[in-house]
Amino acid sequence: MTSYQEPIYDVAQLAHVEILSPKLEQSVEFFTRFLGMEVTARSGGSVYLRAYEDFYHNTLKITEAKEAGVGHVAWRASSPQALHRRVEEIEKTGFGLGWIEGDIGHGEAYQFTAPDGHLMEILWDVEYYNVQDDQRSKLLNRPSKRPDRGVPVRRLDHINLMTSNPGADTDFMLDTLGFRLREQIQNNGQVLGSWISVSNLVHEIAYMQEPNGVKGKLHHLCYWYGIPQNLYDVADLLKDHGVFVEVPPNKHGISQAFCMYVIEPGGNRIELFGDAGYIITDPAWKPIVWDMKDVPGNGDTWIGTEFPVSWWTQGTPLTKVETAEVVKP
Ligand SMILES: O=C/C=C/C=C(\O)C(=O)O
Ligand SMILES: [Fe+2]
Repeated sequence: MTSYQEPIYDVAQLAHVEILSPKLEQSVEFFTRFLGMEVTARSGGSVYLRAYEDFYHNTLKITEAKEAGVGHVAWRASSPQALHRRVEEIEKTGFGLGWIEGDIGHGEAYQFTAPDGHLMEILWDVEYYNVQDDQRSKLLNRPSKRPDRGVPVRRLDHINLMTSNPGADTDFMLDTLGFRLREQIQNNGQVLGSWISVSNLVHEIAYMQEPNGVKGKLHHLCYWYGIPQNLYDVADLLKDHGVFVEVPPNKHGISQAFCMYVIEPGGNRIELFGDAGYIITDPAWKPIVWDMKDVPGNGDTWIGTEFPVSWWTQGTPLTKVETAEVVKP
């Protein structure tokens, strides 16, 4: 049995994500007023936020920029030793950029790019949110009271990146960081989408084919409610306040999550999870592979309306390619 390839449990979770917005304050208002998130710091052109069941100082950083998109994705290692083991592996790939001191809410981090150019970092030292007494929840297993505004999301869930080469990014995350492949969309052997995780969720990160080969885009960032009814509540609220609901409440085939998608004022797609779908506990999980022909109406939407073409073709920054072939991957 010694030849068995053991899983690598060095990466523990998605720690935080930075998104870029050309309308910083309107984006901040979307997350605070409608999704009940809290601003925990402001510095330079960035605002740091958390959901009320996020234990860390922040899980979202929004930075002012000319165009919408993803700034960076941060992973927390499972120990200081694991952090250094992963840094060694990242350096062997040539994608390493080096150590930074840290940022508001976390200590030193090792930065790198994944093959398609998405900036990432891996860290250990995090700052736990220091809840003020008047904010403390009576429920001892969450840091702060449920907010009294909007329909408050509970925690960060996952990120979905658009890439010119989902296969290369998937291989990098599996081989270098120990992610496990959970579900995949293939078309004649070409990888069009991957759902990968380091936990028993179906994904902390997903990759999807950018139809025009544009690199480094964001598809969506997802926060979690865990309660399907909350999607109908927040859809009702957002629609009345002029936020575009791109995909109404809907059950995914892939991940079986109950979801919906909206476009926040800065232009980034935000997914909201009613529930996160099925849980994986099998250490030898065999990836589920979908053929592209079986996806529409099943993988993307098990129950609900068909996804609009925009969902398959547009991430942020928006593709300027006028002749963008509007093709489903
Ligand atoms: O076919 C597409 C399925 C997409 C699933 C997700 O984006 C998700 O689970 O977040
Ligand atoms: Fe998603």
